[in-house]
Amino acid sequence: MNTPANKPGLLLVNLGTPDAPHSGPVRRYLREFLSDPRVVDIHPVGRWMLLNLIILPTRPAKSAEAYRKVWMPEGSPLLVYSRALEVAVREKLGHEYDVALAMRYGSPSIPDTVAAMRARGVSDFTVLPLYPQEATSSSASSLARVYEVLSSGWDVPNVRAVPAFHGHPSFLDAFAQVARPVIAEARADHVLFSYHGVPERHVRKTDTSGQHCFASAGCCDALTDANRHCYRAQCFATTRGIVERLGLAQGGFSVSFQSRLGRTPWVKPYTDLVLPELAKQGVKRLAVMCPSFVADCLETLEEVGMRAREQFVEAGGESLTLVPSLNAHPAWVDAVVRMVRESDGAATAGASPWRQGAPTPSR
Ligand SMILES: C=CC1=C(C)c2cc3[nH]c(cc4nc(cc5[nH]c(cc1n2)c(C)c5CCC(=O)O)C(CCC(=O)O)=C4C)c(C)c3C=C
Ligand SMILES: [Fe+2]
Ligand SMILES: [Fe+2]
Repeated sequence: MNTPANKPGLLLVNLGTPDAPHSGPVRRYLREFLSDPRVVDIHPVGRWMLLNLIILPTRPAKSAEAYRKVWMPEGSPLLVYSRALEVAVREKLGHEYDVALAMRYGSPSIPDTVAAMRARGVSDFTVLPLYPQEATSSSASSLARVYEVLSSGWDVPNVRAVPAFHGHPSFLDAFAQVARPVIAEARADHVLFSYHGVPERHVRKTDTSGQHCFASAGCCDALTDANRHCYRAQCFATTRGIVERLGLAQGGFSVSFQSRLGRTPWVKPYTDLVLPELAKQGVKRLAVMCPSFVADCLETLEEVGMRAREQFVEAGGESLTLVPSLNAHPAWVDAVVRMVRESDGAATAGASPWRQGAPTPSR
């Protein structure tokens, strides 16, 4: 065992993925995911009916087919790339932290991973939810589950969470570093920033003032005290940070939200409506970045890299190039190390100036 007792733990948490690209494992995964009241936030009876009568009879087979198109010899891309990040972070921080990866849904599960860490003597935890922007259905759900598991015994360990990093300079630098050569090689004439969508209802719930989100057309254009937990505003802040680093001109980029599910309104504009609109406006070579994910997964590789590409070309575009995610890129590994050190106070005082008193951190 290379992990002596009493090292603090660093728990990296991502969303999760099925164990295999077949209906059975996908059904198990979707059942766990969509039973979460932070994901489908409706009355439990309505959720049960939606899940068992509408989603689970048909979606697993369709999703499994999509998963098969991107499945890697080593497994699901989300897990393969998250594991690669875990290994790379352990190489850098393993002498200080017991580093482990858990998934909110599926495996490696949060309870199993935490139990193994505790068995190795970990009694202090730093948790890094691997989502740049805060959402009820991703970071909040992951943290709530970690807290629930860690507080279930008699002795409750110390826990610290690394804050959402939507405007962290090292995260933005890493994405710009990955994107720059890809955009150049594609000779892209436009860059689309496509973020995972969430229901508008979820964003409203994080608006503690009750008066900000969706109150005006530009309510997400700046990140202020009033909307600092707004997922959509955080996505715009990430976009500004990357746009500035890439030197993109106004009009040379757009923002949209993908992967919507169900009939209720999700945050807009929708990626599948923006794509034909861009083609209609004369965009020929489109590059798409997906900075709500730090690892390539079904939503980047299949939804954007395959389906969106087809849609864009059918609408008159020439090419759509997916910018790869951060995966285990060295600049991203360094960013993770920096964010962990900052949040644990190991860095010098004032190590997170982008958070302090800056209304729009990415600017
Ligand atoms: C970026 C963070 C994510 C948020 C926020 C999020 C919200 C959200 N998602 C669904 C429904 C589905 N998402 C699915 C896949 C999926 N979602 C994320 C991340 C976020 N989701 C990732 C990383 C993935 C890919 C997982 C993988 O295995 O590669 C799926 C499953 C696939 C499918 O059947 O299409 C569903 C369903 C909702 C309803 C939601 C907010 C309420
Ligand atoms: Fe999702
Ligand atoms: Fe908002």
